[in-house]
Amino acid sequence: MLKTNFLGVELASPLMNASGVHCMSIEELEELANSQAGAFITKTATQLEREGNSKPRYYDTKLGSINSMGLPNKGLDYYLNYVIERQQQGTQLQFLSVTEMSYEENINLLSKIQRSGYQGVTEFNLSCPNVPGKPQIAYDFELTKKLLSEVFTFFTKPLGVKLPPYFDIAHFDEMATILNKFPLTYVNSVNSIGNGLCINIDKEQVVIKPKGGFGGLGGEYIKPTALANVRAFRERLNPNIKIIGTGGVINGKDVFEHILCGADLVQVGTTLHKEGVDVFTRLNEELKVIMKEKGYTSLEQFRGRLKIIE
Ligand SMILES: C=Cc1c(C(=O)O)[nH]c(=O)[nH]c1=O
Repeated sequence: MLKTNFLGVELASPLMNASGVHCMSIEELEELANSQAGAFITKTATQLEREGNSKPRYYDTKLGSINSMGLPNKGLDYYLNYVIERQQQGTQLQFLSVTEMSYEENINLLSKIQRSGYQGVTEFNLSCPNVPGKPQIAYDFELTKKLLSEVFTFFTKPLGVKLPPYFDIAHFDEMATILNKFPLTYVNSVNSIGNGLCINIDKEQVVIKPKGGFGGLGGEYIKPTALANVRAFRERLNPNIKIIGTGGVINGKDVFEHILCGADLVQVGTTLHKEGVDVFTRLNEELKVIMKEKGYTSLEQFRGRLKIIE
């Protein structure tokens, strides 16, 4: 009932983790692999291991979360070796998330993946909001076009991009025009809403240490923005570019809404962080109940079918 075909691979569920949540170590990745998620993705990796920002750098609130992790990760080889090993053991579809700190380092990183034996999907994260002094690549349209143009002169493996949220119709138009120029496998919208601020009123203090308390927002705060970005890119992108919807998934209804907006897969971040990998079992069941109530027997029957008011 929830089966989903992605890149010719049939997944039992459209659900997966959002990069950054429950995916830093092989132990966490194995828990995802053994959960009811349809697939999983690694923590965004840089060439070399990174400590990340000082702690506290993550905080759960009633309505979601704020984080300024600063891209801590165990380095590309740790994750690349893991997914290649799983590939050799027969895993058909995997997602490796990567990014680097400069244009040249991004080219070098993707060149290394191109030369590797990895045949799975690479998610090129263009939207990390928490590296001090590093603006989000995907908010610079010319840079994004230049970078993807060079990447696709050599990269022939499946490539998706992780985008920040956009808030202006003109930006949806401009970004979609750029993305449609490239043979992308998918677009993943959205990353956290960058540089929010959460306060502990008792202490009259921010809740995370880095950047004076500024960090990326996740959870209920961001669902309307996430749905709008999924919908806007679905309406604008070539049909052969898939959409992964990320942001604000708390229950099965939210998963249904992401798919109604056009999402082929749906990622879960904050709620996975709060609940653990059992969240996938709960969300799959809740989605099935909603589909049964509505008379749907497959996701294709309602994917992208959001109606407007005529
Ligand atoms: C990869 C860095 C990211 C981080 C981070 O490591 O701070 N947090 C996010 O909310 N999104 C990211 O893309």
